[in-house]
Amino acid sequence: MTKTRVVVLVSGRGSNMAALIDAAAAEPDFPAGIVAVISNRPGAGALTIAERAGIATAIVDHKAYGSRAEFDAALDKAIRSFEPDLVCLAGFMRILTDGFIEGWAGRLINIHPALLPSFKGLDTHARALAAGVKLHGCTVHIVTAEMDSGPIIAQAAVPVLDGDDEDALAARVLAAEHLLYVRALKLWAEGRVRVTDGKALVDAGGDADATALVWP
Ligand SMILES: Nc1nc2c(c(=O)[nH]1)N[C@@H](CN(C=O)c1ccc(C(=O)N[C@@H](CCC(=O)O)C(=O)O)cc1)CN2
Ligand SMILES: NCC(=O)N[C@@H]1O[C@H](COP(=O)([O-])[O-])[C@@H](O)[C@H]1O
Repeated sequence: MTKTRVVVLVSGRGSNMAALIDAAAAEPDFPAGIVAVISNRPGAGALTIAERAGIATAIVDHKAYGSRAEFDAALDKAIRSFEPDLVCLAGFMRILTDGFIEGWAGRLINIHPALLPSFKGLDTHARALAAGVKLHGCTVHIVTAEMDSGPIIAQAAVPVLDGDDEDALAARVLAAEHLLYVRALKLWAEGRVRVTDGKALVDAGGDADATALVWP
């Protein structure tokens, strides 16, 4: 079986990246392999995790470039050097240019810590608490030029509990993210995700909770 070659883009601690690395390493039949991790921040903890797992790493420091377009061009070149089939954003905190995204149309996915289309952008947990929602969660979606608006592959709902602060809610959502991203990557790598008319059609293959994982 030819595995889907995946490059993961990171900016920080890398727990979602680690979940993907661990799943690919733990399951011999997992349909994807992480071939490289690239960070826009030199000190990202994710780089240490990837190196310890024996995975190639690279740094493309956004501060070293005069414009977003120049950074994106350097990032694109670094990604293509690893010849991936798919690029996974995992806590990657840079807005990507339209030109970059056009070059990876349908092959660039992201995990967002909210139930899109609610709470696009940053600080999602604080905003969810401020809004008084009782259900929060996370989404894996295809990345498009419009921020956090691409076709949704999978979502996990997470309850907001009485007394939750931002850290407690973020931790509960993060645990669901780790499960959801592995499921979504498996669905994509197995060819079960098809984008039509701006929507992702997902064949869950009888695994009813594959795309609608509700956190107990
Ligand atoms: N064109 C797109 N680029 C990115 C998308 C997307 O959907 N379309 N998803 C984001 C991920 N993301 C939320 O999920 C996100 C990341 C970063 C930002 C942001 O405002 N970044 C700032 C810098 C922040 C920092 O360095 O700490 C910026 O780029 O100026 C918003 C949303 C990834 N990119
Ligand atoms: N808008 C993008 C965004 O906020 N992404 C979020 O950053 C965190 C990274 O954690 P990690 O580095 O431990 O995976 C994750 O919660 C991810 O959903």
